[in-house]
Amino acid sequence: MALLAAECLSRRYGRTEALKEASFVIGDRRCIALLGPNGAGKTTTLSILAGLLKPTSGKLEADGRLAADRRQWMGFLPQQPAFFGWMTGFETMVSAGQLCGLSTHEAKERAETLLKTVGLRESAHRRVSGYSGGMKQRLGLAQAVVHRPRLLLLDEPVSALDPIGRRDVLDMLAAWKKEMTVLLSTHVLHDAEQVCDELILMNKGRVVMQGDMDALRETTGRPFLKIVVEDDGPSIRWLKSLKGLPGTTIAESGTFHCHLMAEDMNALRKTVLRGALEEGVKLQAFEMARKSLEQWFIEAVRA
Ligand SMILES: Nc1ncnc2c1ncn2[C@@H]1O[C@H](COP(=O)(O)OP(=O)(O)OP(=O)(O)O)[C@@H](O)[C@H]1O
Repeated sequence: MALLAAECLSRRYGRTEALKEASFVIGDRRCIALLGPNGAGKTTTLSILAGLLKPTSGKLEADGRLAADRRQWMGFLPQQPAFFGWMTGFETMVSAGQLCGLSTHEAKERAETLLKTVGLRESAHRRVSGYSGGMKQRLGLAQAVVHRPRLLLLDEPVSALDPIGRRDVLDMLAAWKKEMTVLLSTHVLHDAEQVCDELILMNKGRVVMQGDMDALRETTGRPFLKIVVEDDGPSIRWLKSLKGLPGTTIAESGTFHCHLMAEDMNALRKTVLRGALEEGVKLQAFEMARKSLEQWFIEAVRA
């Protein structure tokens, strides 16, 4: 079931088209990565979903059973969360809870629990002006879930954190995604892979694809036979002749190399190797390989 569906969202800033007819669906209880390189349009998308920015055109449709005021069921952590520096972390949390409709008692309870969860218990009664960037990001994260939202929007939630902080936050998200939908933007594929079930890939303001992380891993992770030959006429001619092999797909090719795929990779390996030996081909490389998600990402955003 969809919590939220975006249909042909576009957004201009003067002459810049930050978002171009982006359509995607946010399912319930999913952890989704909004992935893309710098300037892809991730922050613009999240700001529109959070209701902080209006799209130039297009529409957003929320599940009809949810309150019309999105703030009641949505939590948002912006890229650079802003706080009142004179407040303590605890006071910040309590006032955020009260603003979201919690009673003072409940807001205090939530503040205590969440500050502990995000690793700020020791600093709870220190002024936020003395917090480091990483501590502010942790406080922002706690603040975004104070009212137990159905949808949590996070803009680069781990960018200011050290490796241990990154791990902590990714673990927290893994636990929270059982109770709510999490949509987090990142340009780090590795972080997305750690915790997300799904990804929306953006590039230059467009949604390039939306899909399941496991399905993507399976498609990109399909094995191929990598063959490289030396700069030798007969070997290069033999390499070209592989294009005609029945039941075989050429995934990539160049003068000296090609990547072959087939349903039965073992049979393909035997056939090609036999042929190479018979023809006296000067092989430089002959190996089974798999494309990593990282390679797929780089190719997708370069296209
Ligand atoms: N307030 C603004 N005024 C003018 N142009 C803007 C504004 N905000 C964003 N842009 C432009 O819109 C495009 C998309 O920006 P956006 O911040 O949404 O991308 P992003 O994917 O979040 O990037 P990053 O990973 O660097 O944070 C960029 O070309 C950016 O320069």
